[in-house]
Amino acid sequence: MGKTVADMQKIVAVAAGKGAADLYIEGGSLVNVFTGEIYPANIAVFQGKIAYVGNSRKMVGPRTEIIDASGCYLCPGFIEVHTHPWMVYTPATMVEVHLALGTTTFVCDNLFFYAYLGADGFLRIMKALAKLPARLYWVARIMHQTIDPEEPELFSIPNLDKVFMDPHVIKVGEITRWPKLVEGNESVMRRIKLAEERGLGFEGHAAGCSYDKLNAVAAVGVESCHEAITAEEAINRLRLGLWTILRHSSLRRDLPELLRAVTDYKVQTHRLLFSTDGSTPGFLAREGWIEGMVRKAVKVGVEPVTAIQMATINAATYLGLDRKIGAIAPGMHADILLLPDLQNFKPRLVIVGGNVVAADGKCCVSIPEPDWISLGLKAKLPPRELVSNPGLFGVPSDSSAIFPVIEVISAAINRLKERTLESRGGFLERKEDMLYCALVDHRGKWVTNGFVEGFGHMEALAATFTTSYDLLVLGRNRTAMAAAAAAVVDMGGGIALVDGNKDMFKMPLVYGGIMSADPYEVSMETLNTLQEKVRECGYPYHDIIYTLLFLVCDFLPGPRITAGGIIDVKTGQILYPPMPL
Ligand SMILES: Nc1ncnc2[nH]cnc12
Repeated sequence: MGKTVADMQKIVAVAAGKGAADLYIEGGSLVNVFTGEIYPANIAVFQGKIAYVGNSRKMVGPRTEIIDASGCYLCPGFIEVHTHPWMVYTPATMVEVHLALGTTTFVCDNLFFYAYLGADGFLRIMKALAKLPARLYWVARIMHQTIDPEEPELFSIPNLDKVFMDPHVIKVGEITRWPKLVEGNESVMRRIKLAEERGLGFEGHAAGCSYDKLNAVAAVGVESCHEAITAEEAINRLRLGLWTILRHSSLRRDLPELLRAVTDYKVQTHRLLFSTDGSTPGFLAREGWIEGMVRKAVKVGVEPVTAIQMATINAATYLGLDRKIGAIAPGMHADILLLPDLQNFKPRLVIVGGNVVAADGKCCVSIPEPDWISLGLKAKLPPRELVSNPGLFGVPSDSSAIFPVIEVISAAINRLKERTLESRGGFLERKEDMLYCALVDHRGKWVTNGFVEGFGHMEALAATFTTSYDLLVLGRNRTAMAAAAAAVVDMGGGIALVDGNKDMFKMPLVYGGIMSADPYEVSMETLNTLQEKVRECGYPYHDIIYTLLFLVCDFLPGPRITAGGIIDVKTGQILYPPMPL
C-alpha cells in the first residue's frame, strides 16, 4: 500500500521537530554517500523511514527510542545486486546469517523457483519470502539456462508478464545466452520489448564476450554485467555504459584482479558494484557477503567511502531504488549499520526499516522459514525402480565407437575430447580415467548418457543439485551409480557419494532437490564434508556444487549433458542424443 497524505504529514512533522520520532540514533559519524563526507550527525526515524539527519533533538519525545551510536560510523545497509538464494541454504537461512553481517538488501534470481513451479508458484514464493526482515527484490529470467522441452510454455509472454507486473520484480535476470542478443534473435527481442514496456531493465551475462560483441549486448538495452574476470574486461564494460558488477564468488575469486580497475587504472567508480553471485555457505562464512567485499576493497587501497558507495548508493541507483535505499537521508528507508570501524566493516547493530534486526553478528528477530513443501518444492524425482537399475546408465553399443567425452577442465569449464571406446556387454566401456555420466529426466521420460573425464575416480555420485533439476549420476561403477541414484530418491532429493571404500555419504536436499532443511551452519558443514570427500576421490577443483550445477547448463563453453543430449554449447550441435524411456 502506498503512503497516505496523513503519513506524509506525520513524517514532515517529525522532520520539522513538531512530532516525535520512533527512533533517534545519536552520537555517531554519518557516512554520507552522496558527498563522500564523514561527519557527526544524528538520525531520526519515523514509521520505518528516515525523517531527519542533523543535530536537532526537537523530534525526541518521551516515547522515542534512543540508540547511542557513540564511536560508530552510521552507514547505509549493504546491497547485494545479484544472487541465487538457494545454494543449499534457503533464502531464509541465507538472510538469517548475512543480514546480521550488514547486507540488508538482496536482489535474487528467480530462475530455480520459476522453472520449478511456473509463474504462479514463483509469485507465491515471493510473497512468502516478503515476510523476511531483509529487503528482497527479484530479477526475472526470460529464458532457461539448460535445454528444457517445456521452455517455450514456461517462458511464454503471458507467463512472463504475470511476473513482470509484480512490484518486487525489478529487472530481467541475467541473459545467459548472450549470443542470441548479438544475432538479434526475434523471440528474445520480443521478451525484451515486453520487459521494457513494463519498465524493467536488464541484467546481462556476457561471459567471454569480446569488446565488439559487447557493443551489441549494450545496444539492445542490457544495463549491467557481472562476468568481467579481468580489470581490462571491467573497464570495457564501463566504457560501453554498462554497470559493472565486480564479482567475488566461491566459483570465481576475482575481486583483487577486478579492483585493479580502480587502484591501477584509476577509473571512476560510480558505476561499479559488488556481488557474490550465489556463493556457497562455507565460502561466505569465511569471506563474508558484501561487507566482506568492502573489507577486501579497502585492504587493497580503495578509499573506505568509495567502497561503501559501491556497496550502497551505486547499487541502489543501478536498481532504480536510490530514493528508497542505499543512503542515509530523509525519506529513505531506515536501513542503517552501526560500524565500529571502516576496516573490518562488522556491524555492531543492523537496522532495517527502523527496527534493530541484528546485534554483534546475530539476528535478533524471527526469521520465518516458508513451508516449502506446501509451496510446491517437494523434489521432483524419477521413479526409484527406474534409477536403481544399473542398465539405465551407459551408452548402448555392440561395437567400438568414437564418442564425444566431456573433459572437465575447471570447476565450470569443459572441453570436448573424442575418444575411441570398446564395447563390452552391449555398452561402451569407460577408460580408467573416465566416469560414466547420465542425466535422468525428473519425470522419468528420457535419459542422456555419456562420459566425463577429469572429474575423479568415485564409485558413484548422484545429485539433484543441477541447473535442470534432473538427476545427474556419475561414477566408475554402474551398480554403485544405481545405488547412489536410489539413495537420492529415497532421501527425497540431495547428493549421494559412494567413495572408493564403497561407503555412502548423503546430503539430503529436500526442498526442490537443491536446498537443505538444516540450519545454515549444518548444511555448510555437510557441504564442506562433501567437498573434502570428492577431493579424496580425485575431483581436482574447489567447487563441486558449481560443477554439478553447470555440467547441465547451456551457456558455458564446451560439451554439456542436457535433456537435448550431449550438446556442444557454442555450435548448438547435438553430439549424442538422449534416449526416450
Ligand atoms: N547461474 C546460476 N543459476 C542457478 N543457480 C546458481 N547459483 C549460482 N549461479 C547460478
